[in-house]
Amino acid sequence: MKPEKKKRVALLLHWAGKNRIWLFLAVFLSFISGLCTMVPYLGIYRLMNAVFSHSCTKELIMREAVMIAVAVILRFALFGLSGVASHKGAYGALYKVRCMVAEHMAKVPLGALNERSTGDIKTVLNEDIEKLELFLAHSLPDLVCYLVGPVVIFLYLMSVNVPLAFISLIPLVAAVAVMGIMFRNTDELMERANHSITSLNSVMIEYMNGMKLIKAYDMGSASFCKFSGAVNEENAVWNETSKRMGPPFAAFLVIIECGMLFMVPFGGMFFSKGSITAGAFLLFVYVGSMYLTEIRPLQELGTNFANVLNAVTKTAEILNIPVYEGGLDFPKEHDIELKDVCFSYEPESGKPEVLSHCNLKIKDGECVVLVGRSGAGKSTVVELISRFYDVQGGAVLIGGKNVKELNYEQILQNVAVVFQKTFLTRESVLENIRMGSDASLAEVRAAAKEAQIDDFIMSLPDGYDTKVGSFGSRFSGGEKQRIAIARAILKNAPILILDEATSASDPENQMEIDRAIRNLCRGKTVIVVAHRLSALKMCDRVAVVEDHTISCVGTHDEVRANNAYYRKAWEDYETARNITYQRKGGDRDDR
Ligand SMILES: Nc1ncnc2c1ncn2[C@@H]1O[C@H](COP(=O)(O)OP(=O)(O)OP(=O)(O)O)[C@@H](O)[C@H]1O
Repeated sequence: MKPEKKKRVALLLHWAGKNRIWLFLAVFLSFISGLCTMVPYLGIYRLMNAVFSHSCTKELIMREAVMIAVAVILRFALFGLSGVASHKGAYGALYKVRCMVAEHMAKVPLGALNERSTGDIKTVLNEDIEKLELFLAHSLPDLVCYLVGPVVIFLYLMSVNVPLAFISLIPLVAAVAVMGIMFRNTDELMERANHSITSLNSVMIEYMNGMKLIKAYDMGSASFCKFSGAVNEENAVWNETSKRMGPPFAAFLVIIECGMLFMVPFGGMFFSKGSITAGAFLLFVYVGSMYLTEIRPLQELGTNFANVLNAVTKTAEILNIPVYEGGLDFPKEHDIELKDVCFSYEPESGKPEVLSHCNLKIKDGECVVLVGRSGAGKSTVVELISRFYDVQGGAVLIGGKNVKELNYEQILQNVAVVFQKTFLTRESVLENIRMGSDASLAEVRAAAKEAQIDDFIMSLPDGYDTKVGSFGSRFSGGEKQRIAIARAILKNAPILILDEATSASDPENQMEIDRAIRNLCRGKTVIVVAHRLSALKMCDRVAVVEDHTISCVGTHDEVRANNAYYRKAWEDYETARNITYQRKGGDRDDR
């Protein structure tokens, strides 16, 4: 549920923290600047009064002229200073919110982040947080400045003639009514507009990331359809926004300028009756019909405000994702147990569980390979061990302790995962292996040597300082995988998960990767997700994931004897390994 508007503003100011001082200073300066707005009007009124009462002197003209000039200069100077203070506060707040979101995302379980599209998170981090600046740096001081002047002038007009002062408010009442119509139900429209931007971002990221595939399968037009669909949707939403908001927007501008329509007849009536002096009549005609135009910029603020509230909601949604905090120290023993585990990615959906009453025990220092059909749930098992997700039934134990009770950061420190796909950042190879740790170059090189990648890195133009470039496109799959293995060696976590870590290997670097993995696994509790049976050569035991559970565990021979799926898979694998090719009319070619 969305927090109320007031609460969202309070939340934003709370996020700003100490930067609030700058924001309050900006509001104060803006307030004084707003007060200065009325000085020229009053100066002109005093001059007019003096003219009508035949008491206008050169000194009076000079004095009022100087006061008006000082007020105008002061107004702009204070408004400028207010802008400086508000920007300082706003950018400080923006920095703080971005850090808060980034820190929070680091603590959030990976599963919760996976549920959101990359485009969604990018929109929040980039665009939504940027909108907060709009409110803090501009809307807040502007609001004060544009409101204070008219309020003070209204009070002054009241001191001259109460009924006429109220009559001067007629355009404001009408314009506010129009504003009300304009912003009625705009929350929903703004949400749609933001949603269309998010989906455009997601499609754009997918389009750019999948460019290779799109070209390889000549999917250009099909993919472009998706992209242009998202563009069209965004266009449609903004067209609707313009249609709905355009006419009341124009009406607001016209109505707020209409003060003269009321001030001339009513002022004239009061003057002819002798209720006000000629000077007061001119004051109402001139000042009374103009002062409300000062609030014109507020209407634009209204639109920005709706956007900002939406941005606060979306940022708060990310900050409200529960994080795992506190907990027991990571145990010294590194045996793992899945005890009657039940798990579904979408527990409310009513779909069958991915894992149901699943049991497995892995001894400290043992290497177990998970095998099973595609989609059986092998990766899910390791995701639960590394607490990317929480189980709904049963428990995952490490060293006899439920992972839910352990300190999450320590789990991340003590469990290393080498994924199927290796992600390399744009930084240097050195930083890619270090991954934020303070390891020395010598330590990084020792890890790279064990990962069989040191020679390759040293052959690069800048050695370990070579920049990886965008998305690691400069490196082959096998090279990237060995860099990932070097990372894991350097991390030296006691529990190691290899999610098809040999998938990118080709015959040339297969041996090197095997050697790297053997070095990596030494003395650790290892779980290997084997999507191919070639990964089996390194394991102590095999566990078969099928029918939403672990159906069979044992040595290769035991499982082969007892499990039909494994027996068949192994026979197929051996047959494939022994395949021979017959050249047309020629000799056999054994591979
Ligand atoms: N984030 C997710 N949200 C919803 N369902 C998911 C998610 N990840 C996996 N699944 C589903 O859970 C089931 C098990 O997936 P999992 O990736 O664990 O299988 P796997 O045995 O590792 O498959 P493969 O060998 O093909 O990688 C599949 O049906 C998959 O579609």
